[in-house]
Formats: sequence, C-alpha cells, structure tokens
Amino acid sequence: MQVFMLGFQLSGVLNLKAVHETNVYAVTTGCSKQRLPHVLTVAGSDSGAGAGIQADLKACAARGVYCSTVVTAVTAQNTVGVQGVNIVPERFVSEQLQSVLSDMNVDVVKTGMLPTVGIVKALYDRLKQYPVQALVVDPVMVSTSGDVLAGPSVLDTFRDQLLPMADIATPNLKEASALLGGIRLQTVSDMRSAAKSIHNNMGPRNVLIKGGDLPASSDAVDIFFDGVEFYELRSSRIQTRNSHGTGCTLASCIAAELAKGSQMLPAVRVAKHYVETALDYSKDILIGNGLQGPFDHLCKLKRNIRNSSKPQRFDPDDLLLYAVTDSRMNNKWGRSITDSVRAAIEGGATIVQLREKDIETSNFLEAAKKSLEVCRSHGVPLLINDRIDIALACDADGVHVGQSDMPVHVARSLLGPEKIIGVSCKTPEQAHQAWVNGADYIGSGGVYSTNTKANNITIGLDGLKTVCLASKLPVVAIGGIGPSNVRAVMELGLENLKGVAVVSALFDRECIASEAQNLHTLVSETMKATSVFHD
Ligand SMILES: Cc1ncc(COP(=O)(O)OP(=O)(O)O)c(N)n1
Ligand SMILES: Cc1ncsc1CCOP(=O)(O)O
Ligand SMILES: [Mg+2]
Repeated sequence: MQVFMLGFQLSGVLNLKAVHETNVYAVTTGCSKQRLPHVLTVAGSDSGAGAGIQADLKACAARGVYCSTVVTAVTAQNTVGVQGVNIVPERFVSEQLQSVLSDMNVDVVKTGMLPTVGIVKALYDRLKQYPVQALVVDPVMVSTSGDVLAGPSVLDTFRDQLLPMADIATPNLKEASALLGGIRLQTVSDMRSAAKSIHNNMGPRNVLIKGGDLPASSDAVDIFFDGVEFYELRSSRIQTRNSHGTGCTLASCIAAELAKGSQMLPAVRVAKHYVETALDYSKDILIGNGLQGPFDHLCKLKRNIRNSSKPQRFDPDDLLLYAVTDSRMNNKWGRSITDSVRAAIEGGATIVQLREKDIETSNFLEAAKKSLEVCRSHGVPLLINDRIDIALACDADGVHVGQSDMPVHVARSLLGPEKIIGVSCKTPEQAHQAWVNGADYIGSGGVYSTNTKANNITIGLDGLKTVCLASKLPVVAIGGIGPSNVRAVMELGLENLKGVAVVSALFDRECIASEAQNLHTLVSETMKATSVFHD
C-alpha cells in the first residue's frame, strides 16, 4: 500500500509540508492554504440516505475528510427495502470519474455498489489512468434488506480486475461466500479460511471479513488478514434496528483514515470503533417504519453535549499494549508528546498514559489536551500519571497513581465513579488495598530492571505472578519489557494479566509505530497461544 506518499502527486506545484512523518493530515501550499485528505466514493445513491453515497459523505465528514462522489446508480429505497434501481450508463460513470480524478487530487478511492460489468471496467480503466494512493473495495452485492444490488455477472470482473488492485476488500459473510463460489461461512474458522482464499486467489493486499451475520455470536467478530497475520477484531453487538449502512460507513471510514495517513490495521480498528460508537448512540432513534433504520453518523458532534457526564467505561482488554510517555526520550528523538502518542496509537497502543515528570504544569496541560484529542479520535483512553489536577483540567479518562502519590480513595472522590484509576502494586497486600479503595486496575513491576525509573525495585516474573494471583483487579505488567522478553511475561498465562506497559521499548526507539505494531502482535499472539485471550 502506498498511502504514505499522500499528496506527493502535487509536488512541483505546491510547497508541501508533511505534518507528521506517516500521517499527512493537511498539506500547506505556498500561500498557506490547506489541502484536506480526500476520499472519492464510487457508489450508488440511497434515497433514504442511510447507506450508499449519502452514508459515505457523512462518514467522511465525521472523520474530517473531504469526500467526492461518482454515482453508479440511483436507488429508490427506504427503511422497508429497495423499491427501484436506475443504473447510470457506464460512459457517464466514466465521465464522472474523469472529472474528479483528473482534477481533484484524490488520495483514496472507496467503492460501493458497482452494478454492471461495464461500470467495474470503466473504474478499472480510470484507476489505471489516474493511480491513487489506496483503493478500498466494499464488494456490495446485496442490501441489508436482502435486495440484490450487483448480479453474479459482476463477480468475475470483481475477481479479475478490481480485487487485484485493492489495498483492502471488506466483504460481509454473504459477499465473501459469493466471491468464493457460494461456500458456507458459519464459524470464525470459516471466516479465516475465506479471508486467506480471497487474499491468495484474488489479490487484495488485505481482507476484512465482516462477521456481523455470524450465527450464535454475542460479539460482532470480524477477521482481518494482511497476508501474514490474522486478527480477530471483536466489538459488542449493539441491539438496534438502526444498522442500515454500516458496511458502507465502515469502508468509508477505513478510506478516510488511510487518506489521513494511517496504516491499514489501525485504520480498520478506528473504523470499527467509530461504527460501534455511532450505532450505540443511535440505537433508539426512530426514522421510517421498516425493519432497517439509518443511524446518526454525526453523533460525535452531539456526543460531548449529551454524554458530558458519562465518560468512557473502563475495558480491561484496553490494557493489552499500554504506552507510557517520557519527555526525556521525546526530546532525545526530537518529537512532541502528541506526535509520539499518535504514532503509538497508529502502531496499536490500546491505552496511553502521559508520564511527564519534568515539564511545567501549563505545558503539561497543553500537551494533555492535544493528546486527548488524538486519543478520543481513535477511541483510545488517555490517563495521566500522578497529576489528578491535570486529569481534571483536561477531562482525561483517568489517572495512574503510585503508592506514595494521591491515595486511590481520594483520587476516586475527586474524579468520580466513571474515571479510570490505576495504581502501582508490588505486593499482594497492596493489590488487595487497591481493590478495596476503588481502583480499576493495577500496574505491577518492575518486572525486569529498567533505566527509566530510578531506584525501582525489580519484582521479577515470580513477583508479578504472586501479585496477579492475589489481585481481584486486572493487572498490567511494567518495567524493562520489550520485544525480547514480552513473551515470557505473557506466557505466565494468568487470566487477569491483561497486557504490558512500556516506555523505552516504544519511545526510545526510532520508529514508535512499528515498535508498537510488533509488540501488539507479540502480546496478542502469546495471549492466544496461552488461551487467555479475552478479546
Ligand atoms: C501502568 C503503570 N504501572 C506502574 C506505574 C508506576 O507508577 P508510580 O509507582 O507512581 O511511579 P511513577 O510512574 O510515578 O514514577 C506507571 N506509571 N504505570
Ligand atoms: C514507570 C515504571 N514503573 C515501574 S517500572 C517503570 C518504568 C518502565 O519503563 P521501561 O518500559 O522503559 O522499562
Ligand atoms: Mg507516581
């Protein structure tokens, strides 16, 4: 995937300035105009505006990305179903593609309803003529109401032309089955095999099989395969009729994140989180009389108002890869706190703690506010080390305190019942007290010796095991942990040992994102192998 080259097609005309090494949110021109990341959606119009072009526009707007549109068909549809389809002639689809691609500096193309072989071919030809940084193919074949939107004749052209060009294909179970000649997909293991077959036989660089329709599953399980690793991505199944357009929205959100410069797996994770949040927010809205209602893509605009007193709930699985910042390391590598937080999250960090011992309060608060924006946009909780005042001032998701910091019960009374509180524990007694005092998790270590925290007592794997066995709370291991020893930690195989917290293994390295990605894989693979993976 070449999405990181974003914007370079303009070089020579504009004075380009990459805002982040792999994450170009905007590019500054010579006359300080800003260029927005740009997704082109090639899809059908949904008159009910729950799915199709309309969903794509709203999803991109919600993700802060410009979206242009090439309409392939106009459907008459509502919450009951599809009453009519009027296909746009292929030459006019081609003309629209030419208009947008020749002029508007598209970063990522996302496809939805492509109802005829001619339209798929027209798109293929235009993409050859005007290459883009990434292609997201949502192989839409059947609407949520069960109406057929692309016939079997299109399948061959999908397989032969479009999928080999795709950076990611996002079929649901029915679509994956159709692409593979009608095989039955009923289990997560079937989904893995299907993802591998589509990847190996049809050529997309990544495959996401959406398991929303999987029978007998309480979670929504998707399988992501990048050609090497499988990732089981789970989110809670939201009980709602308002799920029309989730597929289009997910694919558009992936495209939007790619256009902003994200790598593929983080883009998929962010997209899933966004869809889950929007579905949850919209579960009780009532639009139309049919069985499939639309949801509110722009809920985030209202979320802060509606839920200002109800911050994020703590999920112990968020402890999987816990990134703890350190300004000395950031200074050494010439990085801002926000940039390093963003890179850690892009690589797969699942929770972030700002541990800033040497900066002034006003600078700390400023950095915390900016980091919180980054974390919120990725659905990753942000905690503050030691400083309850900073956590309160920026409305962070919680704090981490040590045995000689603010006592947990006082922090709890200041922060309220919903904020996350973590506490450092080296002994079973401390672990018990943390639970009594209302902490949400404990950090236990140093497991190995470390240069990051002076004079810290090392408790070793045995000490960690003793604390975990005594603790009623989830535990994250900390201290001297990196790629060489993280397996040994997670191989303890203790049910409440949920992950590792790392400082230097991320922030004292050249590429934070790739270190995070590697550690994330090592932790989750070891957890799976020791059968304590509770994704
Ligand atoms: C996740 C996690 N665990 C332990 C610590 C250490 O906290 P503390 O004992 O307060 O020491 P300092 O970090 O304040 O030096 C942590 N920060 N995070
Ligand atoms: C904050 C802290 N608490 C116990 S060990 C430690 C430092 C961990 O840093 P590193 O991951 O670089 O060893
Ligand atoms: Mg402390």
